Amino acid sequence: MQIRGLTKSFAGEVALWEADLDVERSHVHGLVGANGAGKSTLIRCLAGVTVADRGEIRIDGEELRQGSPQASEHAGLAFIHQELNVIPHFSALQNMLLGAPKVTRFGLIDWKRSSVQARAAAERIGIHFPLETRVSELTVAERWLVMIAKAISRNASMIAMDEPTASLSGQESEQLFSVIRDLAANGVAILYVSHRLEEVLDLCDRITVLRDGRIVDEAMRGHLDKKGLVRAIIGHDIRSPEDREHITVDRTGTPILSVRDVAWKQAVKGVSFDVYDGEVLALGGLIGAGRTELAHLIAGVRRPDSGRFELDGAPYSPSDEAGAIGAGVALVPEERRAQGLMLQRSVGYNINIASLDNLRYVAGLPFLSAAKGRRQAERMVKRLSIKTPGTATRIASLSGGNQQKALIARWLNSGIRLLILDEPSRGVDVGAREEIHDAIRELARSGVGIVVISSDVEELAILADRVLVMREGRITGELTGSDITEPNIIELSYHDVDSGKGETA
Ligand SMILES: Nc1ncnc2c1ncn2[C@@H]1O[C@H](COP(=O)(O)OP(=O)(O)OP(=O)(O)O)[C@@H](O)[C@H]1O
Repeated sequence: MQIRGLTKSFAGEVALWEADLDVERSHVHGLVGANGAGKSTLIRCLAGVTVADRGEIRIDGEELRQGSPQASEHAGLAFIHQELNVIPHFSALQNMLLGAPKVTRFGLIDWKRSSVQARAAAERIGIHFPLETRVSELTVAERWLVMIAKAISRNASMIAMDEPTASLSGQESEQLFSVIRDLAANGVAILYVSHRLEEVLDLCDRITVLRDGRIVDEAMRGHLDKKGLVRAIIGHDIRSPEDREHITVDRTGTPILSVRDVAWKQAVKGVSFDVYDGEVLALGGLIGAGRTELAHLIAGVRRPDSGRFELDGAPYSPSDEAGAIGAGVALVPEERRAQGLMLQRSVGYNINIASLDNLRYVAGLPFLSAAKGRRQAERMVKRLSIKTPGTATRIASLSGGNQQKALIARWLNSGIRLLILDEPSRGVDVGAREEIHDAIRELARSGVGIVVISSDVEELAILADRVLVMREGRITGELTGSDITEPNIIELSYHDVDSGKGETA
């Protein structure tokens, strides 16, 4: 595939500028860049959902008709997005057949032939579960395999993947990589978009770096290391886990939050811990260990079956999320688009909605102060380098990572007591990740209780003062300071609480 001079602006703002790119068969081609650099815009042009202002795309020498998803699919391009486009209550097979090309001479879908092709594709990439399984019963990793099989059942010559490992464990990621390598070895071109730079360096044969809509670097495997890649993406270096300072937290007073013997269904099995003033407490472990469920219980999304909470030494039992927020406990969820953002509203509105500081009282009645709100939102946009034309811009038009930053900004000035962040840096670039970490740490040092859930061990090592590792609904161990290392976390993630022994992964 050849891309030449691809250019796209939105309301005068350049999203992609004169992009030239060759994506070759049998190659895994990494596409990286900061939030808002133009990666999705490029992919959307290829997918036919955005029409470029100018430039051309050629597939095997033939020019692609832009603006038509059908033309893109017909040309052999397939796209798998992070928010997997699946219908959960349909089976894997039904999902694979959705939108199947019409192949009979009457213009109808040839179900039989499509099913045979789908099953062959599933076998080819080593799917071992029955294709009759409902997608809602599959893990995220298995859903990715279904979507990949769907693409190859339609003879895709190029598959673009957007952050495939964002919700996968290390082991699942490795399995996916071996499928990707195998596809490339069989002549498929893979366009791989990710903010996880280690895996990009490990997996990709060639890497293209976008910055502010322009291609600023392109390198073959082995010609770029992580430091060089970070510099190409954000223009400067970032701190490594070794550079961080460990502080001593006083854990003798009344904790901000106490969790005692909390249980919910099979997901959380009698968990107890405390969160102290000044510390960043993290929950580590494998996906499915019960961390998100625990966060939901603390934040009032669900009610525990048993156990209790205390906030600043007083009983705390929120009946719902609003009750939790009222008591000063907020959650930045994992699924931010679905659960956190008001996509129709502006950046400023989304940032300010939780801030009581913006209320002015006139004759005893509360009013939102527009000017104060705007100034505060502008401060936050600057502090977290949120890429947006202004605070009045609709948040839906921001790139995914910038939406995430706005959601975090919402709580930074809100005067809350405890903030829970579920995978705070998923989908954000390396530079933004550092800015978010600084903001979280500052919040903790200012006396707000912080609980962070992260599956990214490096993130835990950089950010957390204390890590509680969970497995199958229980806490299997606690790590502090320089003991927060990848091997220690992995060991505890596989630790069997009942037998007191670690299991081999
Ligand atoms: N529909 C739209 N309307 C207005 N601006 C848009 C639209 N889509 C994208 N943009 C802007 O184009 C720029 C590039 O965005 P894009 O989504 O391509 O970035 P990205 O590299 O995919 O970022 P991320 O890593 O955060 O997903 C951003 O400044 C974004 O705000």
